[in-house]
Amino acid sequence: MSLPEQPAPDQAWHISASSLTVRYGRRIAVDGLDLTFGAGVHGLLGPNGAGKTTLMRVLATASPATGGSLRILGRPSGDRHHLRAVRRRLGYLPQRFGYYARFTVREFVEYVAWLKEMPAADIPGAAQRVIERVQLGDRAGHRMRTLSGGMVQRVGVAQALVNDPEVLLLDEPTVGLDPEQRVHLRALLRDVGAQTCVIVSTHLVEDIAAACSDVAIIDEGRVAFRGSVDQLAAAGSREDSGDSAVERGYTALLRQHRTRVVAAR
Ligand SMILES: Nc1ncnc2c1ncn2[C@@H]1O[C@H](COP(=O)(O)OP(=O)(O)OP(=O)(O)O)[C@@H](O)[C@H]1O
Repeated sequence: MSLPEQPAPDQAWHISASSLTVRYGRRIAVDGLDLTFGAGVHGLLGPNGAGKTTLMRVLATASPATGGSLRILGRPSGDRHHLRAVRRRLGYLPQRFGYYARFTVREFVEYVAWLKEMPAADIPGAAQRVIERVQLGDRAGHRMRTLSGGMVQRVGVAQALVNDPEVLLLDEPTVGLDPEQRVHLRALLRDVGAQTCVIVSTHLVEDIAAACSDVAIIDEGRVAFRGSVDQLAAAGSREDSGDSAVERGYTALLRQHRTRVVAAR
C-alpha cells in the first residue's frame, strides 16, 4: 500500500511542539516545550545537558517523546502510518554521526539517499550535487576512513541534504570545521533556510549570529528565550560575561530565566 504524500491541510508550521516532554527514568531532559518552527534558520543554544540533542532526536523521529504532542510537516509524529512519508522529507545530522568507513563518500551519500527511498534514477545526480555543495567534489571517490574529521562532518551535512529535505536538523554541524569551511557552511544554511525549516544546535554564538534568523535558548529542558538574534544581542549589558553582544545576551537571558525558575519554586 502506498503512503499518502499530499500535504496535510493544517500544515501551517513545519514543526509544532506542544508540552513536549522526554524523560530518561526520573530525569526530565525535555520539560514541556512549546515551540513552533517554519521556514528559516533556527538556532538552538544552551548549556551542556540542556536537552538540545534529545530535542533534535525527537524532532528527527529517531526517538519518541514521552509526553505532549509533536506535529512534523502537518502530521502527528506518533502516527506510524505517516512516519515513513515524513522521514523521506527530513534531513538529520546527529551529534554522533555514524558511517561505513569502507564506503566512498559517493557510495555513502547514495546509500543514505536510497534509505530515504529516493527514486533510483535521481540518486547519482543528487549525491553529486550535495557532495559538491559541501566542497568535497574532489573526494567523492575516496573512502570515508581516509577523510579528516572536518571532511567527515561535511559528508554528514551532505547526507542530510541529499533528499532536498523540507526540515533539516543539524546537531552541532560546525564542530571540527576550519574557519573557511565554517563560513561556507553558514552561507549554505542561510541559502537552504530561505525555503526550508533548518534547526541548528550549536555552542558557537558566532554560528547563531551569522546564520540564524531566530534563536531558542534551552535550559534544563525548558525554553529560556525565543526571539531574534538582534533581541538576543540587545539583552546583555557590560556587566554580563561574554566576548560579544550575543554572548553577553545569552548570559543575561540564561541568568534571568534561572531567577524566574527559582522564584516560581
Ligand atoms: N540516553 C540517555 N539516558 C539517560 N539520560 C540521558 C540520555 N541522553 C541524555 N540524557 C540526559 O538528558 C539530559 C539532556 O541531554 P542532551 O544530550 O539532550 O543535552 P544537550 O543540550 O544536547 O547537551 P550537550 O550540549 O552537552 O550536547 C542530560 O541531563 C543528559 O544527561
